[in-house]
Amino acid sequence: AALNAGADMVGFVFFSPSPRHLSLETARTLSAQVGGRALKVALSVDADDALLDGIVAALAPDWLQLHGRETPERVSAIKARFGLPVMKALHISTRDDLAAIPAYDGVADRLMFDAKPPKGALLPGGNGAAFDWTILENLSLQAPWMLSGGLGPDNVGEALRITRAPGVDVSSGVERAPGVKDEGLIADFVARARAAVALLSLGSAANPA
Ligand SMILES: O=C(O)c1ccccc1N[C@@H]1O[C@H](COP(=O)(O)O)[C@@H](O)[C@H]1O
Repeated sequence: AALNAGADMVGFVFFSPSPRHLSLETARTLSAQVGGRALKVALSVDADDALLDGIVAALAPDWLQLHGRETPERVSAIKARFGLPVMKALHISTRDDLAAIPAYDGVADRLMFDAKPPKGALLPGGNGAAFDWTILENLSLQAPWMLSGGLGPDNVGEALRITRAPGVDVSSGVERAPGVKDEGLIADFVARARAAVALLSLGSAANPA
């Protein structure tokens, strides 16, 4: 569905507590369907080298998305080991959280800003939680970046208008139940993101994960 909708990137979740978690066999099968129509992104959370080895072998990802507490040193080590570009997710709730950015800017190939997980959440992302996008107004970074967290067809245009993010990522906002993607919502999300990009004369992209 994401490929048919024209997503630039498709995400594959490797985090066992998630309803979106994929086995390596399923990832291998899905990977073959992508056939170069989009970039494949492997999402992991504080994964060790052995798990990343398995993911890279099964999926042959174009990007690694690190959505845990990986330090800048760990990001560098993963980049060196796999020779793949790394996208590092950082959690934002208040302006104070922007202080974490400089240590990763120029280390990660791309940054992703996601909402802080709600209290008691089992997952560090994929919670459908948004944050105050005005925190990112006038952001100037070395690395390209993406916005995520609580996005969906109804608010992606507004999120792009406020943040002028070079890319957006969505997961639960295009689901009819946790882990169950909805083809119509995916198509709607990509169409609305692209319409906003065109209207605002922005450069890039939507990424249903
Ligand atoms: O989607 C998951 O299950 C997940 C698990 C662990 C870490 C991150 C996860 N998802 C990513 O979180 C953000 C925001 O998701 P949402 O749109 O608010 O549901 C996004 O990058 C997902 O790919």
